[in-house]
Amino acid sequence: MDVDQKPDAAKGANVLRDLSKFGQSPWLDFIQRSYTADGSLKKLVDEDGLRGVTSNPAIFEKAMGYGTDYDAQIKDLLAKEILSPGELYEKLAITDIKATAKVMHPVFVETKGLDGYVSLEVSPYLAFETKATADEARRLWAAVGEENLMIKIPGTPEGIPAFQEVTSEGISVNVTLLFSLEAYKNVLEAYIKGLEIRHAAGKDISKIASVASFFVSRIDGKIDGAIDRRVKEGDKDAEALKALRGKVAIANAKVAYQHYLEVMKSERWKKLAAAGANPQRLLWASTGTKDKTFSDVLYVEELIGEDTVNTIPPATFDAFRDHGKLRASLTENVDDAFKVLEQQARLGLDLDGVTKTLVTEGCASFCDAFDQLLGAVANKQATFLGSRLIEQKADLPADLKAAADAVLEDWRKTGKGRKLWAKDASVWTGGDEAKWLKWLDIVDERLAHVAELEAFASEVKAKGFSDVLLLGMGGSSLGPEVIAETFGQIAGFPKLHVLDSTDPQQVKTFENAVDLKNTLFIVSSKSGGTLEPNILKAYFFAAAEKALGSAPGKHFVAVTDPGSHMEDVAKKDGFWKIFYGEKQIGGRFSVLSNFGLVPAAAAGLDVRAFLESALRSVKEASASTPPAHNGAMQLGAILGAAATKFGRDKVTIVASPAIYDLGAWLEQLLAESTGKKGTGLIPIDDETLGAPGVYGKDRVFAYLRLTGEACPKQEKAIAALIAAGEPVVTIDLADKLDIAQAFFHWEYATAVAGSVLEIDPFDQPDVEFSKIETKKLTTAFNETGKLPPETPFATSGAFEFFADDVNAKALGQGDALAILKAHFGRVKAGDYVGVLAYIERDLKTREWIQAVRLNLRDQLKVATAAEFGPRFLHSTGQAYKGGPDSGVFLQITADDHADLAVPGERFTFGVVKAAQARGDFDVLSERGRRALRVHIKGPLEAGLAELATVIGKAV
Ligand SMILES: O=P(O)(O)OC[C@H]1O[C@](O)(CO)[C@@H](O)[C@@H]1O
Ligand SMILES: O=C[C@H](O)[C@H](O)COP(=O)(O)O
Repeated sequence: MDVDQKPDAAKGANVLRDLSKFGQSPWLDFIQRSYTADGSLKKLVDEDGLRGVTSNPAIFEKAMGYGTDYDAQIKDLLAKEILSPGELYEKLAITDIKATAKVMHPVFVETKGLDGYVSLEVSPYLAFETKATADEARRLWAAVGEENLMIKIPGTPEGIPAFQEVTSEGISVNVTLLFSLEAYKNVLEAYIKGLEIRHAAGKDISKIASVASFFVSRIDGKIDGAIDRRVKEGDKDAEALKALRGKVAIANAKVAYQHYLEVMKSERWKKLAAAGANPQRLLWASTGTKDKTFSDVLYVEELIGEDTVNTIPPATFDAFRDHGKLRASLTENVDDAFKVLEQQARLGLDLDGVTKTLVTEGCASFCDAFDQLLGAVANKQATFLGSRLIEQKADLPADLKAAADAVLEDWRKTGKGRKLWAKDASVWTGGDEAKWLKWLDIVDERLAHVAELEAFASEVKAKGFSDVLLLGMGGSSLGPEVIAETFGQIAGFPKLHVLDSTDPQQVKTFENAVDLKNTLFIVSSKSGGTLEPNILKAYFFAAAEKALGSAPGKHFVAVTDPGSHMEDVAKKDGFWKIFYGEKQIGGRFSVLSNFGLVPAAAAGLDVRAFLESALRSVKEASASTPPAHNGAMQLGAILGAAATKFGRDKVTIVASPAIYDLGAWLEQLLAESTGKKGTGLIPIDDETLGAPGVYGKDRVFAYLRLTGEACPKQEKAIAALIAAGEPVVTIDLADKLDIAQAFFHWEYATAVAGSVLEIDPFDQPDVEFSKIETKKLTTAFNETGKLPPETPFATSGAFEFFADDVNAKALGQGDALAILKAHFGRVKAGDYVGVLAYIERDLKTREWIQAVRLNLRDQLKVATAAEFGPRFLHSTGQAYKGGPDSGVFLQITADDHADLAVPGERFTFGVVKAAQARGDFDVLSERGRRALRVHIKGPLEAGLAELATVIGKAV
């Protein structure tokens, strides 16, 4: 913009300033921080008689998207607060608007509130939502807090009632995106109604100002384009059409002005005017000439009239100052204007259709500009945050990248990210998903209450417990387990142990590992009804009582949802504390709620820093983050597209050793959320990386790398996979604490993938089914003292083989080798093998299962899952039963050499575990899965060694 105006302009001969002699106020359609700061804006006020300023999303995009004007404030804000791109943008925009309002305020004073305004537009994403628009208008009005502010609201059918409502509340509004006479009439009517409502309530209406932004050049752009096309096609009306070029928009504006004059003469208006109301002036917007064959000041010169505003873009402002001519053009040849409109209708130029299209396009293009703007802000934010934000890089084959990009573009266009945050179930199946989305808000909520958790941590420390033993399953145990495994024992705090098994030997091992007299027990169950935490509580409550020689309630803490059975138990047994979960969060999404935070605090983790880290992820995936900058959305899109379009549904999780256990948590999240209705993501955790040749074409690799502690072997193997064209998503965490970010990042990604898979990611129908089967068996045991009998279909040495009739028939009656050969012979490309062992999970058995699964992978070239029961029932179990029918399962059970009684029950831990294995197996069979159970009799170690040998021979 040319601020060095010609000397005579400064002296007084200035057509811009003289517009006021014709009753028109020139406003500037432009905002830029440096322009306001360096005095350029003020110079326009002083020398050109500038009387107002307007902004829109496209204008802010140009201002903030480029250059370094805003960097200092961004840095400053981000040093103090964790913000989403939308929140950051708003703070920057409000700073600009306030600064501009200050510059314009003298005009406001001098013109007694007629002029001197600056406009700030509500989010363009809300253009079709009445309530959200009104709410945002109120919010911005209060946040800016300047009397010479105008809130810009689009004049859509949904925007107009919002405008009326906030007008009645005393907010000054600039109604934008008006193209048609009809919309303008509705706007003026809404203004009058808004004032009438306020007046009837006895409130002052003299402080409300409003303008109706009637767009001009965009109309000619469309109409003239149509004219040119038809002329080129040799239209019979070519000459008449040509005569209308550059005429329709101005005629439309002139006719709108006639309506304004009419209304101003009405008795209804006069009544309001007498009460001090200010007219809603017409403001000519979109007045930069886009067609270079027209005068560059066309839409200023032709629209000069009393009581109007023209918001002029900078180049047009300069041009008009330079060679604009003044005349009262707006009321000139009004009859001709009506004729132009009749003529365009007669010639089929369809102004009505054009204006409708322009509203839609106008909203869409402001949304696009806003996407760009928020993207630019997000970029700057990412640069400033550096490694404080987890970083994601995707190496993908071109076709998968294109498919994931298509998902993202769909999410951008349809605003699905915003719908997700608005808890709109249509993002998924339109079922009851909205009831399960509180995990989106929990980080903010818990941060607000973090002092309670910090106080708890101090109390635990003060009590000097040596151990914390958490009893829970699935979502209630795996998050705490990741925390225990990742951070180890924190100085000054007890050691956190997590028990999620009914294996009697394993229960005993944990009992021996802790000092019962000096242990804090956390019983963790959202539903409060899950079998395992209930019997584990009963067992350890009795054990602690015995050790302490008194009622042990004060050593027990419950984490459970309000109103649960566990809450009753905790109250009855005098637990030290009860922490509540949030009912609208499913177990697998609960780690950032009390289910993860209570054990974290007890173990001495800095929960505030942990939550703040998580908050960075929340903000990065916010409703305002455009898909191109939302890593979690991208991850979900990649996983969803890979599974649905390319059969790459085995999400192979690779994690740096220091954060290895994230995989166990991720398994339950991905499998239980997506594995249903015959589709889903099959997580493959902890499968030591091999050379590219051992993999089929069904994988996506998710590499969680703790930078600084990356494992060179993994790095090399990942590099080889990338080089071989395998899809690899690498997520870098700079600090162990950033597992909190990873938690939210994956929760969000899972929700997105669930949408792509077209399932409800928040239910778990098939897990429930096996719980029912187990319950039947334990009830039978309680009644009869034994589990229902079962007969192996084959016996071989120390092994008994069980299967349903269909599987048994397919596997034959041979020896162990023959049966296993037949079983694994059924594995084909794209399948996976699940080794499901209902035995104690310790270092030795983990090594054993790992060796077996790697052998199976390398021989069969399929993905393998190595799982321990009953723990996996609350994790991957859902997907094995409800997901794609590509699993081939070997369930392993064994004789228990020592059993443990469950206080108050007839059944023992061993019986429960057996019932769980059978319940699990029955459902696998019922679902027609390829499932074989091998029961090891006699010494476990020898049996396992023998089994590994036979499997080795069988594949
Ligand atoms: O916390 P609860 O209710 O005991 O449930 C434990 C786990 O069992 C499931 O409900 C089903 O496996 C999981 O979703 C959950 O994390
Ligand atoms: O209020 C101002 C409008 O947003 C602006 O004038 C639109 O102008 P354009 O059509 O040149 O984008």
